[in-house]
Amino acid sequence: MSAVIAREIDMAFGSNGLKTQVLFDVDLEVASGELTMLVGPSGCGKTTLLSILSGTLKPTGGEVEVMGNVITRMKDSEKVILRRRRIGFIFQQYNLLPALTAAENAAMALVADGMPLKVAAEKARVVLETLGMGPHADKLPRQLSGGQQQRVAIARAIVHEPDLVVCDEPTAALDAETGRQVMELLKDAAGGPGRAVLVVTHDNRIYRYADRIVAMEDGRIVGDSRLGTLPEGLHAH
Ligand SMILES: Nc1ncnc2c1ncn2[C@@H]1O[C@H](COP(=O)(O)OP(=O)(O)OP(=O)(O)O)[C@@H](O)[C@H]1O
Repeated sequence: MSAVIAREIDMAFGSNGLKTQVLFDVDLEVASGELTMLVGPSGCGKTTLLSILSGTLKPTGGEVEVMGNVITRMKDSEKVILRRRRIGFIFQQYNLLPALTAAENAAMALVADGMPLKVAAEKARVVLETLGMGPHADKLPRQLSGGQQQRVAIARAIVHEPDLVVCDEPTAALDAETGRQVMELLKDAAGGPGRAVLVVTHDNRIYRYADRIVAMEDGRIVGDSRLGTLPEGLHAH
């Protein structure tokens, strides 16, 4: 099953005379149960495409379906609810709230959906334990290493059991060994049957964690490991 289906996506920034087109007629399906990596040089449009696929940015053309919902035709208020319930987000800079503990940070998606903080933090604690973070659940972000903070961010992204987890450069701020550990956790904990994980990266050290690699260049998809069309030097395994 496809978690995301994008058809003929165009994206331009700016207006009239100063328009810059950054995505050209992109078609992409992201399968559930797989870790798909979107790779390519800086500025080729990866983050822009990720933002469009997860409903945080509206494309200038084309259509996006997330778990059967055509988000490009949804009202903003409906998209907020869909994102909150069905999508988890992980960023390079963990974006944890400094005044909240690891458990409270990890609980945010549940709290945003109306669950009392105490109950949500207990659920988050269970997820943190699966990520090896049990002993750190009551610490503040500044008391944690980068790798530990990224584990909290993974917990926050999966605590509400979303259908899709999107990650933008999740290992860019981490050393090689910590990046490898974070990817193992992402693949095991975030992945799994029925859930799609979409990772944007240009960190070639983590390409081997992909089930599928999709390559972009200059706003277009130029290769796909599934089709055997990856450019030279890019391999899924
Ligand atoms: N809000 C915006 N307004 C204008 N231009 C933008 C905006 N966001 C992105 N761009 C431009 O769109 C192009 C693609 O940017 P994007 O961040 O998607 O690339 P990327 O492949 O993710 O790059 P990186 O790997 O460096 O993060 C770039 O030329 C960027 O300058």
